[in-house]
Parts: sequence; structure tokens; C-alpha cells
Amino acid sequence: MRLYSAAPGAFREAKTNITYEDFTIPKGWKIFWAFIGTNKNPICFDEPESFDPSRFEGNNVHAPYCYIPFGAGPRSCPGKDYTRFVILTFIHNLVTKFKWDVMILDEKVSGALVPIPAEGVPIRLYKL
Ligand code: HEM
Repeated sequence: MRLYSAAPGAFREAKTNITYEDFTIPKGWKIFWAFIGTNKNPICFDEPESFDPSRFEGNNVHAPYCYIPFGAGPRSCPGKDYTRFVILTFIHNLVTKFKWDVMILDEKVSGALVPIPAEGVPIRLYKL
């Protein structure tokens, strides 16, 4: 979800004129808030390109709004808790009940706005 966000970002509307560095976003303009801007920013995450689940463990907290795959604020994703539960249950069963091999180790990720594995991530499952 950090390296390859399922959603690329979210839209917002500027409530006031916003000046950032040499740019001004006029009040009323639509803004696309790209999650990758913080997900892969070394200010937010050390070695941002590396897959390291332990960065989310224990007291390792990231700054607010650095990791927001489900958006943030009052219009954030209402399916967030359900999705986390489904993914956790799926991963738990996958790693505790099966041995599995990824069949294409260098599979490409295609897609434009949403990352899509080019071959659908085929895996070989062996029931434990
Ligand atoms: C991996 C799964 C999912 C991801 C990454 C995801 C991501 C997002 C994101 C980024 C937004 C925009 C939030 C914002 O503007 O701040 C959103 C909105 C929304 N999501 Fe999800 N979502 C997921 C699954 C689901 C599921 C399972 C449901 C429903 C059962 C759902 C229902 C919605 C709805 C209704 C909105 C619009 C909320 C609003 O505009 O007030 N999403 N989602």
C-alpha cells in the first residue's frame, strides 16, 4: 500500500489561495493530492524504495499525513477498516496455511493511475 498504492490519490478543492514556493493555487481550483508524493519521500520514510514492513511496527510512527492510502479527513475511505480486516485475514491464511511461490519474479507493473500487475501475479500454492 505504500510502495504501490491501490489508489493514486484524491481530489480536493482549494478553500483559499494557496502559495507554495513560486506557485499559487487560486481559491476554487481542484487539487489532486498524490499519495506517492509522501509514500516515496525520504523525508517521510527512510530508504523509501525498500520493502520493510518493520517500519510500521511498534513505536515506529510516521508523521501525520505521510501514509494515507485510504485518504484522510472527513471524506476518507469508509471501507478502510473492512479492507484492512479482509487483507489481514487473507494474508494470515496465506502465510499460515500454505507454502507459496511467486511464479514470475520479475513481473512488470502496468497500468496508469492504478498499478496493475501485468500477468495478474500467478502463484503456486502448496497446502501445509
Ligand atoms: C484497498 C482498498 C481500498 C482503497 C485503497 C481505497 C481508497 C480510497 C481512497 C483513497 C478514497 C478517497 C479518500 C479521500 O478523498 O480522502 C476512498 C473513498 C471511498 N471509498 Fe475506498 N478504498 C478501498 C476500499 C473500499 C471499500 C471496500 C469500500 C466499500 C465497501 C470503499 C468505499 C469508499 C467510498 C464510498 C469512498 C468515498 C467517500 C467519500 O467521498 O465520502 N472503499 N477510498
